[in-house]
Amino acid sequence: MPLLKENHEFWTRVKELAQKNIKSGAYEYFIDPAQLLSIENDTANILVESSFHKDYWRKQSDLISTAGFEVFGKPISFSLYAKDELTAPELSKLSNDQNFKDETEISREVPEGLPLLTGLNGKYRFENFVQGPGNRWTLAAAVAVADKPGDTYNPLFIYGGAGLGKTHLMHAIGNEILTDNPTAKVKYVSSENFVNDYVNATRKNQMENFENTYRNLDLLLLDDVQFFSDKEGTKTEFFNTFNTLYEKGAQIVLTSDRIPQELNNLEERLVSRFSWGLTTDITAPDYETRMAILLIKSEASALNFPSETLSYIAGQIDSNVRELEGALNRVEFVANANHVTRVDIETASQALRSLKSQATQSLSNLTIKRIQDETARYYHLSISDLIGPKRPKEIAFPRQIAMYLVRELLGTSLPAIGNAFGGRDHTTVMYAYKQISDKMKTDIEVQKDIDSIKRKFL
Ligand SMILES: Nc1ncnc2c1ncn2[C@@H]1O[C@H](COP(=O)(O)OP(=O)(O)OP(=O)(O)O)[C@@H](O)[C@H]1O
Repeated sequence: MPLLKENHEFWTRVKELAQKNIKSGAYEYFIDPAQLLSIENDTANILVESSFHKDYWRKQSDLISTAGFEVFGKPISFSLYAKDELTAPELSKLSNDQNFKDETEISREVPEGLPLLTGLNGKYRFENFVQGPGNRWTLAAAVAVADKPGDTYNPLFIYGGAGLGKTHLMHAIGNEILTDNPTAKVKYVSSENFVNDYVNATRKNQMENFENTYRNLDLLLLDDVQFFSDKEGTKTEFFNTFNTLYEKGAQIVLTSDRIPQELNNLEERLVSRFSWGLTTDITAPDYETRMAILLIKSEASALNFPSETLSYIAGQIDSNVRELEGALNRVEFVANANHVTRVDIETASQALRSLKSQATQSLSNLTIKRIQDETARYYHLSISDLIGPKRPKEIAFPRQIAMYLVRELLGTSLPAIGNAFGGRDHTTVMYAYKQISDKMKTDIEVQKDIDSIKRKFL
């Protein structure tokens, strides 16, 4: 069996070749979502979204054979599996059998050989960002920055409400710059992780590494600066990092839920620097934009969504794109459960009605204990482990998930959550909540875990 590293190289090469040779829309739709399951007996086993995707992939034997020769030095054939042709157990078996997982996170080597994780999620691109009146200028600014980093608007400061695409645009800038210049040193980081990296570096006496990573970047993407710690050391470090990057012409992009002047956690001298470049906002999408977003997202589904159904969903959710996506997923879930392939308004309204009423009804019976029980069961832990003092990762992470769910679903205060989890301090809960909120934006596994646990309550 080939080494996993080689499989990864092979799959990356297939995608690179596809990106060069196939129009970006078709690439996003047919190629990008496919997964390499394994390579056995010189055959690549590839999982695609539907039988329709399979037809497209059949014509791509050149990609596979070229990448096969480049990486393994021999011809590689391929077998295709379509999700909509498999039963749920077959799909789950195939996915569990896989000896290789496609990674969405792009990792690059910096020239000196130090590993630099970009933190970027390859699925967020300009190509799949829908333009509308609420984001037009910000999108234009982001594209301009990606075109001439460090030159046009520096820093670029994007602000706006939850789930409106700020993080998406940040990743799109990073992905675009890396596509143009694969050796560019790019890093996406949430403000909290920047602070964590700094604190760890000081604790482990590794400030030189920290500075090498952050002060040599070509592009720093810093998300959610409203959550930046107000501790003196970290603020000074950020100030110095900002100045070093700015002076050497590196591009800085920041996001926040508010305008720079309202960032009380940061010093005036730093906030005033944010205004040196361009400050631009994103507002809620109008009906047409919501329709366009639903159209794009529903195209990736094996189901048929007539436009009146999409229009119905667009009319129900009007202020947050993340919720809009969630509503579409819910409708798809209910349609699948009812074995419906053409999703009519009736099915959509049933799904959304049940989403709303179930949410209110079952949430009114929901307790912290129930969330702890379900989370512990999901991760195969005992309740005493979940709320006890143990700190290994396989316990600490589910504990953070449970705290996040209590906060999200019940709105319980941070100190009360701390109490319910073995008398922990409210800052520990705050940290847990932030960690999981951040992961929810980019980590598909975490999104799936949360979704699966939440479903137990509905
Ligand atoms: N205009 C758009 N076109 C396509 N997808 C969009 C658009 N706006 C938002 N989305 C999608 O909505 C989801 C939420 O967006 P994102 O995480 O970028 O929001 P955000 O503004 O950073 O939210 P938060 O402030 O909560 O972090 C993502 O899946 C993103 O791809």
